[in-house]
Amino acid sequence: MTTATFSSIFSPTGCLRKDGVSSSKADTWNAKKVFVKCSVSTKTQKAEKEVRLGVLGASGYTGSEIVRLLANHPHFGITLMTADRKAGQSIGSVFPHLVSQDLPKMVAIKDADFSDVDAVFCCLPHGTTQEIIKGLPKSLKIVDLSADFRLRDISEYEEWYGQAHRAPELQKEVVYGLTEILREEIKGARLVANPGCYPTSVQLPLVPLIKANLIEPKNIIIDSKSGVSGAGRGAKEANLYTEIAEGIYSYGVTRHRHVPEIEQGLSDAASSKVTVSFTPHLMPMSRGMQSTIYVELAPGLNFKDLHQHLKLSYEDEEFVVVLEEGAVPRTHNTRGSNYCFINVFPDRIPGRAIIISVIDNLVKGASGQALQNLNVMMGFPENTGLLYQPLFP
Ligand SMILES: NC(=O)C1=CN([C@@H]2O[C@H](COP(=O)(O)OP(=O)(O)OC[C@H]3O[C@@H](n4cnc5c(N)ncnc54)[C@H](OP(=O)(O)O)[C@@H]3O)[C@@H](O)[C@H]2O)C=CC1
Ligand SMILES: CC(=O)N[C@@H](CCC(=O)OP(=O)(O)O)C(=O)O
Repeated sequence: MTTATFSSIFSPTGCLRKDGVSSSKADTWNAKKVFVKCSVSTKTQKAEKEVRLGVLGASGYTGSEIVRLLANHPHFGITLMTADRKAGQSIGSVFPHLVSQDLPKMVAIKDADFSDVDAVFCCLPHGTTQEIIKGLPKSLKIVDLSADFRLRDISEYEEWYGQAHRAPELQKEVVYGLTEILREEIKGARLVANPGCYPTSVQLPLVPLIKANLIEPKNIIIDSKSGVSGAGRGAKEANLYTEIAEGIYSYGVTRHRHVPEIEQGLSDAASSKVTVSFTPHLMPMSRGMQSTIYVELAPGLNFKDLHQHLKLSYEDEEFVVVLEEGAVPRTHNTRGSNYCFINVFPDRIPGRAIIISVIDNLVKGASGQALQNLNVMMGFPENTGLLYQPLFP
């Protein structure tokens, strides 16, 4: 067992703090003053960690990303992992990059024992997750990464996902997990629906602007691009190297299932129905996401008003970074991290602005935000285990 000792204030591990719970960038600054020496094992020892976690769907891309991120979490240890086709295998055999993680073998969900688990990350395909979560012990805190609980209106779920909602009672207690916007609600939640990657990249810039009436909530045009890991690890013809490399393609044109999720969040912000034009594209990159958003300014405003408002809105946030004027957000600059980089540009057409938002779809768009939410639900500093800097080049 290799053990690393950190005493530096720059420790990425979120070492134990003396001063209780907090949640934003301000907390990081405070935390710097109070970091104490701590030991972090490079192999997970559940006995050392206070919170025992289950990762359902650990053999998928978001599940394995949770495992990667948790390696540096001082309070969360994994006691249960599930897989479907890969049940019975170790994480290192399915994901050789995680071979140093000393974790239990993955089991089928039907064989899972939750008696040693306090909280669960549910990283399963949508459509399967409502039934599974319905069957879990009520004592568990749950962050669901699928789309199964994101839409409050169950008839809307049926319309966009093509099947009736299977856990309408549970839906009533769900909190939508866009951490920076709904932190207070997430604190008291038992079941959090983690946002989709596209909706995260879109709502983070737009919600504060709509709430402050700085943009017209109509005529919003969203052009989004995703890395291929957004489609999961399952083999699909459309995701073969030969289909993806050296080209891009639009999909879900006019009717992608993230439209109602985006519109739900923006309508909440506007307190009236907002509709958007949204087209996602698949890019020849393994991870990363960019949303380029075209908006109409409220009368008399220019792009600097939007920039300044976003700066102020997120100045205390750890993970949402509004860049200096003119700097272009790039997917390369958030890769492997929980950051969302945003900037606003003037359009040539008077009265319009262009917003660019980038995230790593697997981190802020999925597993990183899920961990951020569980930190909040469990009362730990929100950035715990999440201060990985972006991987560049
Ligand atoms: N990829 C992304 O960027 C994002 C994904 N999401 C959502 O997160 C969820 C997981 O996505 P992702 O990790 O990419 O998907 P993957 O396809 O990579 O992984 C799916 C996981 O679920 C397991 N699984 C599949 N079918 C079943 C079943 N019927 N019963 C039990 N387990 C099953 C798989 O097991 P096995 O491999 O053994 O078959 C695997 O562990 C999805 O709902 C997705 O939409 C959300 C945001 C972003
Ligand atoms: C590239 C790609 O296929 N992306 C997925 C979205 C991934 C994600 O955030 O979605 P959910 O959690 O809502 O499934 C898609 O377009 O369906």
